[in-house]
Amino acid sequence: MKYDLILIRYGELALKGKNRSDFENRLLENIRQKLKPFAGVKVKKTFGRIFVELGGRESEPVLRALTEVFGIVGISLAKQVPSELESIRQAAVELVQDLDPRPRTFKVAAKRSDKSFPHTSQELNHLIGGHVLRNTEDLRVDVHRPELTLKVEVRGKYTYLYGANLPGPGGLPVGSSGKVMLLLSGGIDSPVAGYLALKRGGVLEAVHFHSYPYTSERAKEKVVDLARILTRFGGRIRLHVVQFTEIQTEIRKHVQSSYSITVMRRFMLRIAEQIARNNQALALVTGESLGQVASQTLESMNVINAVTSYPILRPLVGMDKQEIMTISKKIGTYETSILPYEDCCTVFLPKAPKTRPDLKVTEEMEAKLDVDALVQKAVEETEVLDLRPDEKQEEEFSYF
Ligand SMILES: Nc1ncnc2c1ncn2[C@@H]1O[C@H](COP(=O)(O)OP(=O)(O)OP(=O)(O)O)[C@@H](O)[C@H]1O
Repeated sequence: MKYDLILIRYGELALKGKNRSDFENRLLENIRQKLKPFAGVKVKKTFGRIFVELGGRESEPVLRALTEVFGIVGISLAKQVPSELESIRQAAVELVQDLDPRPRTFKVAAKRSDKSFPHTSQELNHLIGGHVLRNTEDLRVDVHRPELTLKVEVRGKYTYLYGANLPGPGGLPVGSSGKVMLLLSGGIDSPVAGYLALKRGGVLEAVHFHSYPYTSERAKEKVVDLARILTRFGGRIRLHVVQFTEIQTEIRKHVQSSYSITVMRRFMLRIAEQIARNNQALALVTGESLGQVASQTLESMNVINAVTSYPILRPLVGMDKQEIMTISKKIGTYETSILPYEDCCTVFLPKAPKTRPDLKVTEEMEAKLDVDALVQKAVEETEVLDLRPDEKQEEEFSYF
């Protein structure tokens, strides 16, 4: 069926005053950016609400795009008809009959902001409801717990009828929480961590450690693909690719193998912090959760974390693998994450990594390396890729 409008519902309930208008303006801007590929579609803020005017376009792809804009709590499809009883009634029947599955019970909730309209809200409920009942089979009125509440708003020249309600992705509009730097590997977890950071309003940049030629160009391409998928939710993402080969070679030469992962992670954090500072990102984000692998025991985290006082967000810390995989499938990163390209950590993985490394021992081992110079060089030689949403994707991929 043809809809004319989409009503966007949003709201972190606690938001008030200036925070609220910042939230709304940011959301409005993000929706506009997201819907840019859809020529003719207009996004407007009126009556304290956000509307998308479809301008004759199919609603389906626009809806799909909106389910990727954080800050949207719900999406309602609407029809706009002249404020005249017969048109309103006809639109009501169409809206109800177009729902899949068809509701078995319904009620009409009419409101008129325009008192010059010749029927009161109560009268309208009956006039519209009765008409829908007469023209639809297997439908009853239930005023207490209806499956469908058909909202009708008479606003001057036009009347709006709201049919299907869909859930939005929730969260905060991207950009409302400042910038964060994601440590992005080619695995399942870190893209999900990035998605969750975006969901809380963070602007995302990402850093990836690459060990060419030990890891292939295709391993790097895989990470570029993952970051590009995240642009669906976050808009533009800058990906910093760090050449990690020299550092790993040094570690292999000088550090006892059971400590190599610990030392390698400490280098990653030092470099990521530096890149974050250089790019005004205020926190690091990783895909770590608790206790999965040797480097993710609390003892390891302590020793690894000791190199930085920068905030490190770990959005997955309380999740198990199954929950993480469910999100990764939902957001479309899973299929790419499981492609079998080697990661720099796995290439250099020792047979028996320490699960409880000692800080003093770690520092003694690192003393054999010129840590500052290695970090400096890696930061300077970092390659930056500027990734933007691929407009073609809009038509091809469904987040549901
Ligand atoms: N090559 C890399 N480049 C950037 N960050 C990395 C890299 N390898 C690991 N990380 C970061 O360290 C975190 C922990 O990595 P680790 O390999 O221990 O765990 P994981 O559970 O396999 O994570 P993932 O599934 O994200 O690879 C990752 O989630 C990621 O944030």
